[in-house]
Amino acid sequence: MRGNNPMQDPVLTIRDLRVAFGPRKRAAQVLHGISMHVRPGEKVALVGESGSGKSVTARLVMGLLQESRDTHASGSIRFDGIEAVQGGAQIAARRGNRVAMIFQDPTSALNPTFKIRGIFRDVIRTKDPKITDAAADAKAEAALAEVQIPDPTRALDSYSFQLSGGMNQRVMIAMALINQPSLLIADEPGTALDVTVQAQTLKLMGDLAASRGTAVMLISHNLGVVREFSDRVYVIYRGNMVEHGRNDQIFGQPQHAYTQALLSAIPKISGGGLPDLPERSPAFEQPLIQHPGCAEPLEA
Ligand SMILES: Nc1ncnc2c1ncn2[C@@H]1O[C@H](COP(=O)(O)OP(=O)(O)OP(=O)(O)O)[C@@H](O)[C@H]1O
Repeated sequence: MRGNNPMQDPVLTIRDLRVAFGPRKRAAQVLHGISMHVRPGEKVALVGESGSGKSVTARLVMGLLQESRDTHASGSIRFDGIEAVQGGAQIAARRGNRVAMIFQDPTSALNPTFKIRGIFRDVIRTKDPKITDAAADAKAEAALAEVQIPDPTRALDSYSFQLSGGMNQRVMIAMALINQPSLLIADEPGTALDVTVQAQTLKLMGDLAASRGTAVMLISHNLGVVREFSDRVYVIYRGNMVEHGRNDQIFGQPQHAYTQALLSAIPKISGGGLPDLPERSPAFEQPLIQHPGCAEPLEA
């Protein structure tokens, strides 16, 4: 299922999100009023270079930063009809399993002191507290088979450090999707893996999410990855959303100087960084560009 129906209410709507970190008077502004939305079943990418504010956006959606006294957030994050810009853990609890997140380094995201079986049981019980061990294990095995783990029973009896990075990434995908979330946030998934394995796992994640109608918000600094994956793309630069549009628009007719610079860097597989960018370029400070064919307004 491709979630391109502009008539559907978004599952996630972010409006004018601002965040600063640090003691009040000396807080550093990291997000300067960003807006975006994700519709049911849609694959949306948030792309920008390191430090542009992608992970902060994702962590605010998950309610992971709001608890800190040094986080000052304003604007609106509506997920499944619940306002989440304030509230942190409380909000995360109310939302339960409807949003899941997978992280860049799967091996460190899985607790090394528990076998995969135990982690799966805990995750499944957040949605179904009364499920028996046997039923939870059967569910976990089926989920691991779906992500093409060759011997699911053996994987369940392993610790994360006994599995390869690629296997752990697939375990994470299976876990993230097992409770049927309406949104999966994937923060640079597989960046720690080699390029081929990363491409395969992303395709698997996209196909499984699509088959369940789960929307995906993919966070990446790599437009090459994003091109293969997403229906729509948001480009973030230093905490400002500078351009957004459908995949074909962003890759066919990028309007903003920063998007053009990111695109020109695609063939560079390693080495990092953009080519010869000025420290601050007037062209990069232009306001948001919204492609005409990309129907939905960013602001209320
Ligand atoms: N909890 C925090 N407290 C203070 N500053 C933070 C916090 N989290 C992130 N930042 C800062 O906010 C900025 C944006 O960070 P963020 O992790 O969102 O970048 P990113 O675009 O995801 O980059 P990367 O691709 O490297 O993960 C950075 O300057 C970072 O140092």
